[in-house]
Amino acid sequence: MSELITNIGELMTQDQDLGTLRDAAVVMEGERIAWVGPAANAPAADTVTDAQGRAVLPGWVDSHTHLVFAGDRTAEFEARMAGESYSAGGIAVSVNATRAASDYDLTRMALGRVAEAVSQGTTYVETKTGYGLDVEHERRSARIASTVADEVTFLGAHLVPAGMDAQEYTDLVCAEMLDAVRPYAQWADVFCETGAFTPEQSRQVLAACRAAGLGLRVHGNQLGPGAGVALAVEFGATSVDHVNFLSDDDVSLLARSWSGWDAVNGSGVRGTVATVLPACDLSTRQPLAPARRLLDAGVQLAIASNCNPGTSYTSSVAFCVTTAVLQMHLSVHEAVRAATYGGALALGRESGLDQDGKRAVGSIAVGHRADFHMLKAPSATHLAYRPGIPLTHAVWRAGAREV
Ligand SMILES: N=CN[C@@H](CCC(=O)O)C(=O)O
Ligand SMILES: [Zn+2]
Repeated sequence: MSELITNIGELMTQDQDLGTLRDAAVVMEGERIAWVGPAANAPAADTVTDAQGRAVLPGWVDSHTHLVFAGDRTAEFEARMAGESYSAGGIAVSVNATRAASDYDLTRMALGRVAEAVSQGTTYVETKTGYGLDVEHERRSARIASTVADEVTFLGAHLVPAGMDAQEYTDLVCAEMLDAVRPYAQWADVFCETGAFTPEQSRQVLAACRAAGLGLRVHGNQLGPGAGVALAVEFGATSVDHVNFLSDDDVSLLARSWSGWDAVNGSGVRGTVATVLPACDLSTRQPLAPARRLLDAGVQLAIASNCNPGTSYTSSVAFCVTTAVLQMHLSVHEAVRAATYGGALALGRESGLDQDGKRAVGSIAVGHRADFHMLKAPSATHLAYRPGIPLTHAVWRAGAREV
């Protein structure tokens, strides 16, 4: 079955060659994009959707979420709005509730959060463990995550659970817990921060997870200056996330990690993506991550929701894009790019061979996965021009109409 979407007012492909097209059309065949070009030249297809001049973008690629959790942290949020500062300690509240929840409830709630994200234009989702924090519950979180999300990250190193010695727990993460989650996860992450894991413990986690064949990510420089970025670059992590407190050295380390990358062709030696999390920055009242400075330095950028019960209880990537434009001084094109192509780059999924069964996501080009986000608006600019307005009109995920 093929489907043609025609009469697209603005098609922001985020593909280097195709750029942004007016009066455009796309054709999908099954889960694959089969044709992209001017509407006037579009081939026939089995079904036709008339976009009536609306804008179409790649679906959002949300490369940083924590969707497998139970419990409520409204009280912590209220306290923060009354002036208390965020500390990682609230994670323990979610751990207790998550351990107490049934498999059925955890799965149902995580699926509900994915559905909420898809209804707002997200078509590819990473999610993390990290509210289990013992071998049994981390395994369970990873298993459930693998049934609801496209990519799974092991975040056993999220917080040292109460009553455990930090080194003893780190050793557990690096051995038995890692073995338990390994069948379900593609990635490993560590929260390298005062109050979470020290640089030495983080190094131990990254080394063990790399040896186990997992790709690496780091939560770094969120609550203050620290070693997270330097460690991420040293270990060749695919992404370092948060990056609120960066020294000049951190920025140049990240920029240098991309010196072998051809940004025009999207090829070469990849560096470490800086993933900024605007909704989290607002909810924790942290200084906004310096996205403009990072882009200007030549760092590849991703924007993600960081949907989680503590610091960012939203799955709205559109909200993050709006904030990135209005508050972080990105152009609409840069912000949309960071939330589509950038998210794909942060998951190593920005390119893919037509024949390998794993299609590229995050940009619109022939052979890529047919993930489209049609707006109730004639251009992507409306995402920032009309903040807070739900602008999702239709969503196709791997060629299937979801909204
Ligand atoms: N920084 C660490 N982890 C989460 C927050 C976890 C929580 O407070 O529940 C984050 O990405 O912000
Ligand atoms: Zn996070």
